[in-house]
Amino acid sequence: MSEGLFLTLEGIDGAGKSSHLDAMEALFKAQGRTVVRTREPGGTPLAETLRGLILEQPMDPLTESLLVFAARRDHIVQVIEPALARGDLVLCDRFTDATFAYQGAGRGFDAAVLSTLEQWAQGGRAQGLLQPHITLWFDLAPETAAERLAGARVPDKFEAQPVEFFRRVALGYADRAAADAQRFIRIDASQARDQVWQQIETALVARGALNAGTAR
Ligand SMILES: Nc1ncnc2c1ncn2[C@@H]1O[C@H](COP(=O)(O)OP(=O)(O)O)[C@@H](O)[C@H]1O
Ligand SMILES: Cc1cn([C@H]2C[C@H](O)[C@@H](COP(=O)(O)OP(=O)(O)O)O2)c(=O)[nH]c1=O
Repeated sequence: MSEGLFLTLEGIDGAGKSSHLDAMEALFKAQGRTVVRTREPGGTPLAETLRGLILEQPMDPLTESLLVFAARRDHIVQVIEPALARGDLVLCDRFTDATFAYQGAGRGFDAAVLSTLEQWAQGGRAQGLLQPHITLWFDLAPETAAERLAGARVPDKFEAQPVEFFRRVALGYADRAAADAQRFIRIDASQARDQVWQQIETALVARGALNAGTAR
């Protein structure tokens, strides 16, 4: 059995993450991996219920952070840890970097409190804090993301925020990436879809997560 691999996708809304998830899942499966495709907030019935509240209800940033981490804790216990223990590949649309970027940098909430919540939700394991092995960071100018999203879908609470909010979120992601350069792979998401895909494939091969010589 191969080791479990925890892979996350991050970036501001409209950066283009979701556009590549199906192909990533298919490629990993074609290489013989069992893939658990999931997302945050969400991934369990309880966490999906909390997602609905987080994305639709106005609330203060501490309430929002507590709900995000409550959803995450349930997701970790019910889905992520069992999958990694089985040796599966967990392909997760967003994780804790999004909390530091959105609640921390975006909403200006105290990063030290977020770090404490992170310890509570992701700690308590013999192997230390649960963190993704690889994070693909889709880096895109907030103005470009807003143009791409305009008319594409009905905006939720976060997507309805002004571009200044996403400038702060983008800076939050850049800080997270700088602080953990080993884990983060920066994807230049301003490129055309096929080129973005090429970057993803090349990076995953370079990190040993994919075998070389595959095509979509
Ligand atoms: N490389 C790209 N170039 C132009 N438009 C893109 C690109 N990737 C995705 N899009 C479009 O941008 C919008 C947001 O993409 P999406 O994958 O939903 O982003 P995210 O999941 O990061 O919010 C969608 O309308 C999508 O079709
Ligand atoms: C995981 C997470 C997401 N979010 C936000 C970011 C996104 O705006 C939203 C949901 O993300 P996402 O699933 O990317 O939205 P969509 O399905 O519309 O593409 O939740 C936080 O604010 N904090 C978090 O910890």
